This record gives sequence, structure tokens and C-alpha cells, in this order.
Amino acid sequence: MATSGKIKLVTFVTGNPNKLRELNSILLTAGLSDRVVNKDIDLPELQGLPEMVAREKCRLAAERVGGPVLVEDTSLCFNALGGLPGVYIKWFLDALGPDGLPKLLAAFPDKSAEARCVFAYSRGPGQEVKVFAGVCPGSIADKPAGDNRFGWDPIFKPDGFHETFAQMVPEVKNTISHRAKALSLVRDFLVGELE
Ligand SMILES: O=c1[nH]c(=O)c2ncn([C@@H]3O[C@H](COP(=O)(O)OP(=O)(O)OP(=O)(O)O)[C@@H](O)[C@H]3O)c2[nH]1
Ligand SMILES: [Mg+2]
Repeated sequence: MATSGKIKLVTFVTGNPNKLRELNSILLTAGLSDRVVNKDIDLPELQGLPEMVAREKCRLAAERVGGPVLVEDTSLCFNALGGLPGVYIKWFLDALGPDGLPKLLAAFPDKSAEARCVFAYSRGPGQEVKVFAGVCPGSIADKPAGDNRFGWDPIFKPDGFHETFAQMVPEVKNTISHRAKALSLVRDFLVGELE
């Protein structure tokens, strides 16, 4: 386990292939994608604020992997609903589907929302956990539009664009998204952390 000096590899613990694909293509441009390997470990997820969920996920991942780990947790927050579904978006999406999510806002004129991503990194079991957050402001479309390649992408329209994430080419989403913003902080950190 690395406790000082530089590290060689980081394990990105996620069971979500879409997160992995986006991380690889965003880190590729920084020449770091071959330094991050994937492990799919089903970790229990604490409920609560996004940063706490990511921190706890990271602590558990470091114990399971026994070395440097990166995890991330994504939230989708509807402003009219006080930030819900938030970290519970996975369960809302599973229950309602992308068609059902906009119906939660049917009674509200305010369709604004935020996609939030929190990465958490630790060098290993018992080591400090560092977090890196990215937020993408936007709004919820009335109905899904675009290729349904990733969960709620078809209903999220980032501010400044007329298309949903699912209607964009990946290169555009990967420049402006919640994940891209958080990963730009992760990338700057990893440059100093990796040998
Ligand atoms: O359309 C989308 N565009 C995105 O950019 C995006 N990022 C995450 N998600 C979905 O939001 C929930 C987060 O839950 P989540 O962070 O716990 O992820 P997960 O359980 O799938 O993977 P992990 O916890 O093993 O990393 C899950 O349903 C993810 O599929 C997204 N959907
Ligand atoms: Mg999860």
C-alpha cells in the first residue's frame, strides 16, 4: 500500500460502464487513462449529502482494494423539489424511467436542475479521502430526447444548449458535464500524485 511518495496506478471502483467510458475519454486527453484501472465492486452506499456518500464509498473501496482508489457518486437535483432526487436519482430512475422523471415537475414552472458529480480518492485503507466536485446547471426537458445511452441524459439540458446530453456528441458532453468539471480537478491532482 502506498502511504508516501508517488503511486503507479489508481483503481476506479464503479459498476457503471458509462461512467468508466466517460472517465477514460476525458482522462485520455490528459494522457492519464492508462494509469486508471477499473474494478467493479458492489459497495453499499450511505445515504445523505453527496460528499459524504462519495467519502464513505471511497473508504470502503480502499479497504476492499487495499491500495489507491477513485470512486464517484452522481446526483440529479431538481431545484423546485429542494434538490431531490439528488443522490437518490438511481432509484428514481429505476422506478420511473427517463419518461417518468419530468412528470415529477409537472406542477412546477421551475424546471431548473443541477447535475452533480463528486469524485473521492484515497491512497488506501485508513488514508485521507480527498473529494473533487463538479456541477453542471441545466433544466429538465418535458420528455426524453436523444439516444438513450446513459440513464437520465435524454432529459437533462445543460444551460446554454438547446439539446439534452443524449442529443450531443460525447465530445461536447465530456467538455461541459458535471463529470468533466470534477475530472478536471481530479486530473490536476493526479498529475502530482502519480509517478
Ligand atoms: O444520464 C446520465 N448521465 C450521467 O452523466 C450520469 N451519471 C450517473 N448517472 C446515473 O445516475 C445514477 C447515479 O448513481 P451512482 O452514482 O450511485 O452510480 P452507479 O450506482 O450507477 O455506479 P457506481 O456507484 O458503481 O459508481 C445512476 O443511475 C447512474 O446511471 C448518469 N445518468
Ligand atoms: Mg452506485
